[in-house]
Amino acid sequence: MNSCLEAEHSPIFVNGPIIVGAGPSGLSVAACLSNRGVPSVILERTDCLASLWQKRTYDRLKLHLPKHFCELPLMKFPKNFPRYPSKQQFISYIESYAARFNIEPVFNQTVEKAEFDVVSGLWKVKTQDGVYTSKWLVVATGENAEPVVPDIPGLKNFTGPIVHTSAYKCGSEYANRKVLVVGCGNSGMEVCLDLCRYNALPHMVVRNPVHVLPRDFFGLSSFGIAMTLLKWFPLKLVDNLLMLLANSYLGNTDRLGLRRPKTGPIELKNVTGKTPVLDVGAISLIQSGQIRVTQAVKELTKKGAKFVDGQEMGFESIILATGYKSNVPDWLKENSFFTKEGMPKTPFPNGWKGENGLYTVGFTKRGLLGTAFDAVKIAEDITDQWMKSNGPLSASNICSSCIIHFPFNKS
Ligand SMILES: Cc1cc2nc3c(=O)[nH]c(=O)nc-3n(C[C@H](O)[C@H](O)[C@H](O)COP(=O)(O)OP(=O)(O)OC[C@H]3O[C@@H](n4cnc5c(N)ncnc54)[C@H](O)[C@@H]3O)c2cc1C
Ligand SMILES: NC(=O)C1=CN([C@@H]2O[C@H](COP(=O)(O)OP(=O)(O)OC[C@H]3O[C@@H](n4cnc5c(N)ncnc54)[C@H](OP(=O)(O)O)[C@@H]3O)[C@@H](O)[C@H]2O)C=CC1
Ligand SMILES: O=C(O)C(=O)Cc1c[nH]c2ccccc12
Repeated sequence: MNSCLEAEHSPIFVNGPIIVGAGPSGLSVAACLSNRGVPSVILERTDCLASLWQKRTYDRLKLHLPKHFCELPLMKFPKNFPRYPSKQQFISYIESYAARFNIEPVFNQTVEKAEFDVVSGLWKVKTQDGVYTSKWLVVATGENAEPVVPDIPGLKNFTGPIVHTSAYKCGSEYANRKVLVVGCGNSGMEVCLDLCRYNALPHMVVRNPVHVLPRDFFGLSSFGIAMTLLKWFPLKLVDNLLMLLANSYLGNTDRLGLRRPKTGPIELKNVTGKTPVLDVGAISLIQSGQIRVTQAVKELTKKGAKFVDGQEMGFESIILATGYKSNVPDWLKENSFFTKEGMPKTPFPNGWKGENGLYTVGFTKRGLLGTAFDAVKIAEDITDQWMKSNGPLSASNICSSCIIHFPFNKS
């Protein structure tokens, strides 16, 4: 981490990119740059690395793709980690990763505004404590920066607790309670599964078609099978095969109220970003009636919900498993590269680079695999430019102690 401090409370010039966000994406870019001798500064709104994983996920979470698909660039997972590392194992990997590449983000810095100044040719990045400037800005705030809280009619009338999955840790406080879980993506399914482990009575709202694949087929991951088949066969064929395997393994999920979309699971993921559910046990609990599937909610009432099929049911708690959104439009003053939803307009694999030194990492809708792809490209690109302005010897000449000093680092 290197920067030249001009004066306290005047802008801090960063001799390398400013990276916003210390999640897996921001850390990957910093690591790839550090590996090439290029300094960077990460600004992170929370007080920890990978805050999504540390603060906003439930206890029983595991990676749902095999670990080799979730590796960050330049460092493998430890050999003794299981195929699907737990959340704690993933966090410890992230901490070792940052330590290995000497990455020390500036914590408790929420980026409130970032804009390109045409006159100086620099990005001005404002946090609550001051302004940082650099030729390069790397947006690494993630696709899951903020919870989506839908405007369900009557939401305010419901008198029981309502939490988003980002605030759900475990089902211990829900024992014997009737819980409405709104949403049936991976979060909704896994929270229902967790609720059952704590003897709660989850009812899961399914309003649209959804793909469910078993996470594993006879010891092989569905994702791994799909990736291997895609090397030889066209996408549609692979998708059809996956659905055939899924139906033979899980039975007909239509009968459980889980209709399949017409587009296949991998094509749908590629085109819309909608992740198929990778089942780790919820389907069998739906089959046994421990998780009930409901239709879409028409409106919430004081003590429960009315559904579009006319049914009405009482609930003691509601859990919103309604997904996440990007927060880029809230702070990045730029209107050509990002959509109004805060995603790059250019689709994968070309969405990592914008104009005037703007980069984005981790907005590919392809999980950590996408992050690794972006990070390598961004680091190569910035290194080429940085070398031109700093000279080929600069990388080996950097003396970190003479450049680092942040007046607003509260960590
Ligand atoms: C529950 C869950 C499970 C998942 N499991 C998998 C999986 O198994 N495999 C997989 O490949 N992907 C998975 N994903 C996808 C997930 O997006 C990646 O795992 C990964 O966390 C993305 O990293 P990121 O750095 O892009 O974003 P994040 O991890 O969200 O990190 C972004 C960072 O930016 C910070 N930030 C945001 N706004 C600001 C701001 N204005 N100023 C300063 N800092 C800011 C945040 O605090 C955060 O620390 C999962 C996602 C969720 C929600
Ligand atoms: N490693 C792991 O095991 C896990 C990974 N993840 C990942 O995290 C990311 C986010 O997943 P998740 O949190 O499940 O979010 P998703 O965006 O995948 O799913 C959101 C769900 O909420 C539903 N929904 C949204 N708004 C409403 C509404 N107004 N009324 C009813 N339903 C609504 C959606 O239904 P509709 O389709 O009808 O819009 C959908 O079923 C994904 O990439 C996922 O793969 C999540 C959990 C575990
Ligand atoms: O967990 C996620 O959000 C991911 O995006 C991981 C992922 C990338 N490509 C996929 C295809 C099918 C299922 C999960 C993923």
